[in-house]
Amino acid sequence: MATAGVSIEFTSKCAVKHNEQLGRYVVASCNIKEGETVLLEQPLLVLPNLGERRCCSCHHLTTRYCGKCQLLPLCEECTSHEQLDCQRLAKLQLTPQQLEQLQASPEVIGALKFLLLREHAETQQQFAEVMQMEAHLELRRSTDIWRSYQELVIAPLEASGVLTQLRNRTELTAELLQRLLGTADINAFEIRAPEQGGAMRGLYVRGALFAHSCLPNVVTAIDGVSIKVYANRNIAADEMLYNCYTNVLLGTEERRHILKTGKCFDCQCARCADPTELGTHLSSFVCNKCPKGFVVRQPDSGAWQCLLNAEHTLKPEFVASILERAKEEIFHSREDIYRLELLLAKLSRILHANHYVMLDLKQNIASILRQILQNMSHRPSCKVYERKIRLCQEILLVLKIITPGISRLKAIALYELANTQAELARKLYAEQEQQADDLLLELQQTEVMMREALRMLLFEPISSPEGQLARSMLRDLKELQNDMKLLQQTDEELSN
Ligand SMILES: C[S@@+](CC[C@H](N)C(=O)[O-])C[C@H]1O[C@@H](n2cnc3c(N)ncnc32)[C@H](O)[C@@H]1O
Repeated sequence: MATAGVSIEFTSKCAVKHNEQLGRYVVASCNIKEGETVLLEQPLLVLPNLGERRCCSCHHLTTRYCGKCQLLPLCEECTSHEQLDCQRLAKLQLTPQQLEQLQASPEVIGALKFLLLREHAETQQQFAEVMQMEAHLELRRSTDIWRSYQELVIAPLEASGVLTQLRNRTELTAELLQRLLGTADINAFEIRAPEQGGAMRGLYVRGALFAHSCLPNVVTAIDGVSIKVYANRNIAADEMLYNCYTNVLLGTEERRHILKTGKCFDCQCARCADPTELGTHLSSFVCNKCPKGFVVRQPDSGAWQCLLNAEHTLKPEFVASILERAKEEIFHSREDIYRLELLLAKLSRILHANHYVMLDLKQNIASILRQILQNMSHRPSCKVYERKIRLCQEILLVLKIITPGISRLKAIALYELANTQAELARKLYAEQEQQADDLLLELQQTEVMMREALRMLLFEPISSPEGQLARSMLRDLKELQNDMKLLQQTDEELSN
């Protein structure tokens, strides 16, 4: 159980307000500059994903439990976890069978962590803050998730006798447990687990207060388990601060579905309200009747209609089945660049070139091309470089619209583009297909792009993967600048 510290940035730059529609939300209390930090915060709780056992000290996956309390996981490497929690749990009078039963139900770990906040005088205030958080109890009642929590979490806790012993036996109802579990679902952030590719959740009292928009003006970065929230553009005093709760690279229907089922609200942002998604056509289908028409989903009626002729429609079931099949095919082709290219060509007759499924395909292809280009023993031809450059440009065009301002995704795509362009220019020069002047010009252009990519990643915590990428970008940038210096010197020597 960590003590939740709130940074001076939050108290000096943000104000918490409340309205009927949003509940509590955050506004800027002064002008905030692009890149400025508005919050640094430690998690109130780090929660394992349902069914996982993570060491309560280092968060690594483990199968072992603390030898003293026997109810919370503790790995071989760690010797202790939060003392107050350990002592409290150790005092419970549970039979060996009850303990065994609880250890066999890792789903209860998150709920136990919440309940322990209620146990100690030292953490009463933190528990009170949890109780202020939105849980959408009524909207979640009788849903599948409600039933599965009842079965996987509440029933084993009830059967074990833990609930009747905690908090001096004051009533601890299934309703309260549903509320705490709902609070985690509505408010917690997915954070990286220590092992590659793993995930867990962090609950941040202030971090959770920012409202959502698919066009956010703040970005979150997680460093270990601490969160940093910073502005991705200049923000004026009194403007509302919006974070994005979902993946910006999904189409409107998919984003809204995730927000509705996971966070219980309908997003009203400008991107969601625009059937063309700000002209990007991230969800548009090709009209098979109009040569240049695109079929989009009307937000109000839900009808799929061609922008040029509203009589040309698609059935929602057809749209859903095409997308489902396309995603399946991408999954089965994901390591095979030829199959992916064929799929891209096939789908381009049905989906807009910027459709989010097409972008996913393009990203997959670009990442295989990156591996090919990194392995010089493949002796890749110019066509390989050119293909990757084209794909990066196409992806960037969309990102510029949906992630204006500082953006991690844009920084990575820009870096990929710059690096590939520089590599191609160097190759052409080495093969005497290009003059030194042309190479210099190309390198100057890529330097501008690399600087911009680096500028956007400099706000990321150094130890995060994005921070590490920024360091390798810096090395590439220096190499590029050295090459440019050498070229300029040679040029000057030749002209003297
Ligand atoms: C992480 S919480 C944000 C803090 C919350 N408003 C509170 O009072 O504790 C997420 C919840 O805030 C509300 N919310 C956030 N962004 C919203 C938006 N753009 N439109 C409507 N409701 C929103 C929804 O109720 C959502 O489930």
